[in-house]
Amino acid sequence: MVTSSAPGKVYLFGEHAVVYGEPAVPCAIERRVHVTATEIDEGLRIHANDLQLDGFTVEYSGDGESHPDVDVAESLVEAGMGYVNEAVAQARDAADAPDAGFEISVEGDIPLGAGLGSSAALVVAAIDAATRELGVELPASGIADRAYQVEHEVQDGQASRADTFCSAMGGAVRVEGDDCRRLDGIDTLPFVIGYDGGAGDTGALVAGVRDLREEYDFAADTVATIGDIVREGEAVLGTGDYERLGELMDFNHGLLSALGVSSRSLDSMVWAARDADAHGAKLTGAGGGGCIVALDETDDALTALKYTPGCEDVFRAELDTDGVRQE
Ligand SMILES: Nc1ncnc2c1ncn2[C@@H]1O[C@H](COP(=O)(O)OP(=O)(O)O)[C@@H](O)[C@H]1O
Ligand SMILES: C[C@@](O)(CCOP(=O)(O)O)CC(=O)O
Ligand SMILES: [Mg+2]
Repeated sequence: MVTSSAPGKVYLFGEHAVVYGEPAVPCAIERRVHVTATEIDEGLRIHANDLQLDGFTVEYSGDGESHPDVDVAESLVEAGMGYVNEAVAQARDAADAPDAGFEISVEGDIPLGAGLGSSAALVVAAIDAATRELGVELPASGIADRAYQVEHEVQDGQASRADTFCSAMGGAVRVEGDDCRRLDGIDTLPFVIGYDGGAGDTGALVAGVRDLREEYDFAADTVATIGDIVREGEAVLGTGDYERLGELMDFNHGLLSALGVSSRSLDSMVWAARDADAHGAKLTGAGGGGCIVALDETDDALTALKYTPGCEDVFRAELDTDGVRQE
């Protein structure tokens, strides 16, 4: 039996634009998903306590069919376990063990679908645990690549390398197409996260931006302008100029809102943080609901968000310089 964990992430800049080859800077945070993998004779049995369903267990028989032992919507089973199923397939491939059976259990403290990269952390940790259980130790970069293939598959091609590379490597990273690298010299960033208790459907939200880009040239220009913000922002990173970083985060949020991926609750939390003198605030991840990220060394934004209607939880999230690891 092996347990591995991987961090969630926030986007300092660049979500959605990164899907179209613009750069992005995701940053790993100290919230993790833990996955335990135990080899069994055959098939795949998954225990996922975080899908807000007590005793939620799914058994995949060899034919890839799912047989949940609780009565849940097939779509939830498929969506929720598609990531684990494909991650296990990657592990079987990496270990050249096509018939290996697994019992997988998942525990996490990352809200699901909230823009904090729970899917990427789940996939990265699952690949690491399952491959180690089969006696194979992949480098973090190899796990990142396989995890990207999983997200790309499960999200119908609507995924970039950003989330999975960041979760595998830890720290602040820069992703532009297939060019993925860790940004050294950045040890801390004062993130405050507001969570509205909601979730966005990453695949659908990404598809919505894709449709807009195809419909309007100015939407494509908007995506390209996000790329300009990222290039400006990466020059500031590491200088400690949080005022300028925050200004660019605000600008990035405005463009994401123009692309239709913000929401009333995300905007309300963003403005509450800004009105409390945060350096900047923006939605993080696919949007549609979930989390915002603010830059604030004080507790003013954190306090303001606590009293913002629609904000269900608020917490400080330190940069996590560790990526995927065996526990
Ligand atoms: N702890 C978990 N247990 C089971 N499934 C999970 C877990 N964390 C994430 N998932 C899967 O990932 C999906 C959320 O991924 P996504 O929509 O990309 O949002 P995000 O990556 O922002 O959290 C969930 O709907 C579920 O299918
Ligand atoms: C919208 C996108 O840029 C980030 C998705 O982030 P999350 O899965 O909502 O945490 C898609 C991607 O890059 O895979
Ligand atoms: Mg995701």
